[in-house]
Amino acid sequence: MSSTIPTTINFITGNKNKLAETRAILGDVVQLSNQNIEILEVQGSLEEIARDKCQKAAIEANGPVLTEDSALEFRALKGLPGPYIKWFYSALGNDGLYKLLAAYDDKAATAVCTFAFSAGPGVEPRLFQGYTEGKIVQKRGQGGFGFDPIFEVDGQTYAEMSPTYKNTVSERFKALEKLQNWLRNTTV
Ligand SMILES: O=P(O)(O)OP(=O)(O)OP(=O)(O)OC[C@H]1O[C@@H](n2cnc3c(O)ncnc32)[C@H](O)[C@@H]1O
Ligand SMILES: [Mg+2]
Repeated sequence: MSSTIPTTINFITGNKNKLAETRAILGDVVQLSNQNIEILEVQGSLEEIARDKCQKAAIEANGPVLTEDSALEFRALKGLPGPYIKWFYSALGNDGLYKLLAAYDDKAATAVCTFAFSAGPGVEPRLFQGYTEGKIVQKRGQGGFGFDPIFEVDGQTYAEMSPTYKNTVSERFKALEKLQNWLRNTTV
């Protein structure tokens, strides 16, 4: 059986931190090229958003593509901001995100990473998701990017962890483990 999986995968993202972290996690196993195609993201569940973005990216790139969507779900807010974390983060910053939970004792949050792969235009995307449980705290630490300073896992915020350690506990690592397993089991 022949496979449609290329050895180098075209990762469509405009987020340099996401790209660097994904490359660091995959190491030499899977090579990533990168294209930044601005895709208008729809509203909906994070799975719907991820599928739609990947389908549009495959059409734009006219070939196989990998896309990724990050979400941060606050339990007290019934899962919000969820896939809309980008907009909340850019409007409120980490201090504002922390303050959103001021009225609640429950500071639990789940970081969700959803990779989507489509073999080409019109080919249904396959999703690979990773989840990491944590809590929202006042910002601490100098490393990382985005919401890393306020997302604490086992006593350390992502921004306090070494990048290498973050890449063993993060939702991105867990999602990429699933992607790698699938690539490994897909006949070449
Ligand atoms: O081009 P794409 O891949 O869509 O890149 P993006 O930056 O628009 O990405 P998203 O739409 O998935 O938005 C995710 C938001 O969450 C942030 N984020 C993503 N991964 C993160 C991580 O590991 N730690 C902290 N913040 C993260 C990121 O900075 C964005 O503000
Ligand atoms: Mg985006």
